[in-house]
Amino acid sequence: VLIRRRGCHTGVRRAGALAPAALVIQNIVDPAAAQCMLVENADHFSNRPAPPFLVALEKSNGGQRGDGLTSVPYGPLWSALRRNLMAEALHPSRLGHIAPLQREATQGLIAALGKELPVVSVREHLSAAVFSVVAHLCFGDDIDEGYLRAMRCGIRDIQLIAVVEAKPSSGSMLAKLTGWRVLRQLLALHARMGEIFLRLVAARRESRRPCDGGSRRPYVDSLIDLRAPDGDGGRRAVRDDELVLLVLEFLGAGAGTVAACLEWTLAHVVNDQEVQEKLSDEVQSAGGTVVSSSRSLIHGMPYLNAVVLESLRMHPTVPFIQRHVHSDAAGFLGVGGTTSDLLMQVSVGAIGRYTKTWTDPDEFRPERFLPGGEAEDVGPLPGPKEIRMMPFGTGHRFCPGVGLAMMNIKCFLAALVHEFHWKPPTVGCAGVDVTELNTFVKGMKTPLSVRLTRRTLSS
Ligand code: HEM
Repeated sequence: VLIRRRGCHTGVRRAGALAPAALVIQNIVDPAAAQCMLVENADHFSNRPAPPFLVALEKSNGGQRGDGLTSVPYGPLWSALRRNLMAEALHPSRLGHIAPLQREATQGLIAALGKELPVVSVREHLSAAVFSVVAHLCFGDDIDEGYLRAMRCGIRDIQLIAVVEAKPSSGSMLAKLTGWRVLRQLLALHARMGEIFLRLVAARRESRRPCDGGSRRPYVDSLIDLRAPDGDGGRRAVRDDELVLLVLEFLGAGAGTVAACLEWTLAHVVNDQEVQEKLSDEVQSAGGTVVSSSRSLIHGMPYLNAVVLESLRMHPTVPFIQRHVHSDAAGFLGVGGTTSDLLMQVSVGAIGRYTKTWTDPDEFRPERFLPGGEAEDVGPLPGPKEIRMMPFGTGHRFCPGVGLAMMNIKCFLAALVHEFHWKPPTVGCAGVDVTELNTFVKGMKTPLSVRLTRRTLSS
């Protein structure tokens, strides 16, 4: 298929209709094709398809559409919501002050792992620690432990069910019935989460302090104050249904992706003891206190950075990027017929392992990101001219959480490798299984189980 007006070859294939009047083009695996669409034609490729769950929510809301940042169409409301997120909760100057949150979460994580030595299943522990940081960024310092657990489990359940919901239906009666049940479960969970979020927001409204922990400003405070465009040239407050969706995606996108990336990275660190020792040496020479200074995480630890980038290249935890292209734009671009909307899906995973741009792409080799390596100039986001990897997407809708995500991954990873020696769970076992499973995020099929010993005792 050619995008004729722009002369770009997309290298995509048609996969048949997902829904009436929608032409599905899936699995774009060529980085040049992704660049052509998402960057060079970004204005046309900046909407995502609305998940069926949101459509059902709209119906149950009497036809009033509510959106989070991920689903809102590209336009003034998206712009206002995104600017608010990036200028407030995720602004680099504010992220510079999250060290106390990270330190507390890291200490809690190390203590929790320490209680289960020597063989530990790490997934739940990672998830709880990362969630705690993101939830405090969202709601401020005072969150009841019970609420934290309820939100984390509720969001995990929503993500598990959303995967079932997103699967194409065969159209049979049984499939329709299952789909309906899944949707009802999702709506019930969403309502339960909404209740908790709004209770916490109400508490915030009542006892607002200028900032928590110094210069942090909870995300919900910025949402309470935000005046978004109302579509008639005026401004309005963010409605409760929107607030719930925005909080849900902040917590969902901010925690699950990071915890999954940490699990992947630790798995490779277990399988490659040489990488682990280099990493541990770097952390050690930074004084082992990386958490207390986010600056050293960003600038002073090239090997840590390389390990995280290599992990994201191989296992981008958001495996696909989808775009819904309106039929008018499709006609303009010369893709498909003028009467069909398009659903395009870029395979982020395949781009990170594209054989024409990566040497031995299936090998975990952080050195490629170091000076002199084939990817020494590659970072978490693609530059404007070429895509080598895109774990955080690209174009107008690239991930606004990239800074926070990188910081959290590095902070936890450094602390964990500094504290423990990581080995496969059974003596003599060659390594852990790194088979992928595409769920809501791309996770490990076999949850990571490891044998841990404390470095201070073992060395
Ligand atoms: C390893 C961690 C993460 C990965 C791999 C990741 C990846 C992505 C990807 C691939 C997209 C879609 C980009 C596109 O369509 O071009 C995205 C969007 C988004 N992410 Fe992340 N993300 C991560 C962490 C975070 C964090 C920490 C937050 C915030 C707390 C966040 C919030 C969002 C939001 C709100 C969007 C939608 C942006 C928009 O539509 O304008 N993500 N992320």
